[in-house]
Amino acid sequence: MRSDNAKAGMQQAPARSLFRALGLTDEELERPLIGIVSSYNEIVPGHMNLDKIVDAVKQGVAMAGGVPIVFPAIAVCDGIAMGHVGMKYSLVTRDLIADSTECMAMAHQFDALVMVPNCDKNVPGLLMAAARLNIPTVFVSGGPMLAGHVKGRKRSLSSMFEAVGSYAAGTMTEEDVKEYECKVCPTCGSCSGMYTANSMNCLTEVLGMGLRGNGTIPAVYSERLVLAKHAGMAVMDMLKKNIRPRDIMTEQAFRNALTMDMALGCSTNSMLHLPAIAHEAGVELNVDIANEISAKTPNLCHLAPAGPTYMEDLNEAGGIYAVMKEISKLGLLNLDCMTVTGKTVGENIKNAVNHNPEVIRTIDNPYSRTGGIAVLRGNLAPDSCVVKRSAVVPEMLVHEGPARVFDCEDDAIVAIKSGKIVAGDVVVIRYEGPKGGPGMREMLNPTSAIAGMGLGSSVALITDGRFSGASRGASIGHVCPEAAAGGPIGLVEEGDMIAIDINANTITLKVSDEELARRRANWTPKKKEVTGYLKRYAQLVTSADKGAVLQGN
Ligand SMILES: CC(C)(O)[C@@H](O)C(=O)O
Ligand SMILES: [Mg+2]
Repeated sequence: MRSDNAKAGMQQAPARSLFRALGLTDEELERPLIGIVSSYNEIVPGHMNLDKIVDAVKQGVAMAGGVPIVFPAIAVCDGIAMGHVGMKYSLVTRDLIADSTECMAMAHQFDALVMVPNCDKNVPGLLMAAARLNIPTVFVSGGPMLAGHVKGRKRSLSSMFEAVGSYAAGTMTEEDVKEYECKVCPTCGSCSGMYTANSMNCLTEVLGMGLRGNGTIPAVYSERLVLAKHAGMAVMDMLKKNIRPRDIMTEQAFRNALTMDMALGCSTNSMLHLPAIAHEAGVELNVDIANEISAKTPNLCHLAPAGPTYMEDLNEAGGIYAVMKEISKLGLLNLDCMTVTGKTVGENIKNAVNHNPEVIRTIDNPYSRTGGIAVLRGNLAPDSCVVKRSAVVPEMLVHEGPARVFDCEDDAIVAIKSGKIVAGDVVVIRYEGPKGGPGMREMLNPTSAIAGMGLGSSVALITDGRFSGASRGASIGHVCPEAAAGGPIGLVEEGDMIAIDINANTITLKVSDEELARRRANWTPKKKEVTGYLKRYAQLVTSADKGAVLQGN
């Protein structure tokens, strides 16, 4: 046992005295130590129930003969951090979560781990840690929130943010906004659309690191407690069979994850996190594979913000396994990949049934023949940028318009809300990248203001920052290289024409090479005064197309 490094033999008697101080018995000192990484806290609604999940995991571990020991991971609520300086401190926690989990697992020599994440950065952060540590690990998340109901219709956080835009446009009253505020987030859990948290929890299931239902069983269902007990038992089984994260998170498993990302219409943040997790697993995942995979993968789900269905509907329709079963009919999944069940993907999904072909479209009747995400390139983004194509209205798939340039998100929001952005405009928000922000802010406020003000069919937004899974419209993010690293997005001037062709995967700044060279000769990227962790982060972080991993990892 790995934990014997800490607890066996004469030399470790002092450590055993400390284990006894924890209340461990002789019998427990003989058994495997299972670390349970709890992302529980009292500020994230998606995490406020994790204490119950953790308790259930503990029971599962103990039932199967292990000794469960809980330790924490920090967690940020992106919804609360949105639209102010707080959002600079969100993505940066992903790497802190990975690093701190590594430290705890190594320092105490746990034999295996159960990861209990839920919201946006905890899922990739803990998957990165699992890949790095490579000891048997199972994931069980806190589960999605139920949808809210406003005037009899299901609603969620994306419509809440857009309600603020509608208020600015004068089409909603303060009372209307208050009704949304009181009703869109009715329970604990990760907000109920295919936003980033749910995207990553679903992809954990696809990768094979979580059990069936990990992505979709609602947070308030007792079935989630059953799932958590099973996760505790499953990790003990993995330990016996010595199945490790890198046996599961192989190149083929990441291809499966990208394929299902396209079928499900996941958050664009998946294009940042999947390469980062793969990197930790020793797999290099180039974002360009996304287009190759997207070209052959139909988009079968339109959950919020792309359409009016929610995680609870996907769960009742058969969940992730049912979508995988549909996609496997096209031969697009590798069915031999190993999973935490000790069985292959093919064995896991064999009996899955699609109970609702409206929520999970069949392969003969997809929402689109190609996948939910597109990677674009061109002289404005030589190293790529990303858009959630499934949430773009058809009339914006090809668009050309004048640039309206802002050097931070806050200035853009003021301009949009005060009516200075008009139909046809292409809003450019720069110096918001991983280095430039620093922290690559997620910009749900400007995209929701555009949608809520009725400009979603005529205005595009381009940034070296990123978007929420709740953002819709022609919202093109992760522009690489970013402005702070000398990317051409920093050379754009007010009124320059920008041509976007999502069908052709291109983005073009219609300014000649000579003119761009002239501008570059007179330009040095803006520098911001930053302190503390953000200062260190800005020095170490790589570009978004590399998953914004930290140098040296
Ligand atoms: C607040 C949200 C919806 O979680 C957002 O942060 C996302 O990335 O989807
Ligand atoms: Mg987010």
